[in-house]
Amino acid sequence: MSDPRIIVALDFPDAKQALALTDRLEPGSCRVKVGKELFTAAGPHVVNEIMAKGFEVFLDLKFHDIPSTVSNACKAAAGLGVWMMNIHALGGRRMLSAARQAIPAGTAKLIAVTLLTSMERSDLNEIGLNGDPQEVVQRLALLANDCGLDGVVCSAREAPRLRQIMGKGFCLVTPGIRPVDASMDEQKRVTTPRQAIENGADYLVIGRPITQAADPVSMLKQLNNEIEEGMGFKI
Ligand SMILES: O=C(O)c1cc(=O)[nH]c(=O)n1[C@@H]1O[C@H](COP(=O)(O)O)[C@@H](O)[C@H]1O
Repeated sequence: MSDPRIIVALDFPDAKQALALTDRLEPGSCRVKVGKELFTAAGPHVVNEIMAKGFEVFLDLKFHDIPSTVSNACKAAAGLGVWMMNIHALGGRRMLSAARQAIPAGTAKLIAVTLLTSMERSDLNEIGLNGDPQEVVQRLALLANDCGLDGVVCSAREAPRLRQIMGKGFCLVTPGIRPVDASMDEQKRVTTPRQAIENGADYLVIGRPITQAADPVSMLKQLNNEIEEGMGFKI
């Protein structure tokens, strides 16, 4: 597979468990994500070890701070040689632009988290966000685009409209992916892998449905097949 669409979320409490899984996976069949749990426990070393196995890494630390802190954190992430990193769109225009300046386009992909896939309409009012998830995500995606970011993290439910507005070059990364019959866990804005691809998502972040499967390797294969079938219908 030249451009694997699945990013396996390595949400593990230590490097040993993360590396045990990457030992069983092929870099040609997926990319991997190192997030807050694994990075806090194991640090940059585990990122280097995973990259040394040939995997492209999405460093998911969702930076959200004052512009100088975020731009310096992004530089440090780029220094690790990761393929993709994210910051939080709610950090606003100045933070997003500072990050973009720190990470020139064409190096690591810099994307903005819009609204977490664990949130639904009823969560928005409480934190002072007006509109439904589609509107909020759209507003933040337009802001990210305006600041020159490479794309956003959103749910695949919002992807069709974003693809329509942003065109093909804007990268849509979608967590909240659940095969039919899988447990939702805390995810609220969810689609199946095939639906996500058909909706225009570029990359699908999938954690527990793969990492907690009895056989993660065959589950990944099954989900890749499902995505392959959906590619012909991708927006
Ligand atoms: O930025 C992310 O990757 C992210 C954004 C978001 O809105 N929702 C979301 O679930 N994620 C991440 O995607 C992964 C989803 O994992 P599962 O729910 O186990 O498939 C987790 O590592 C989350 O941290």
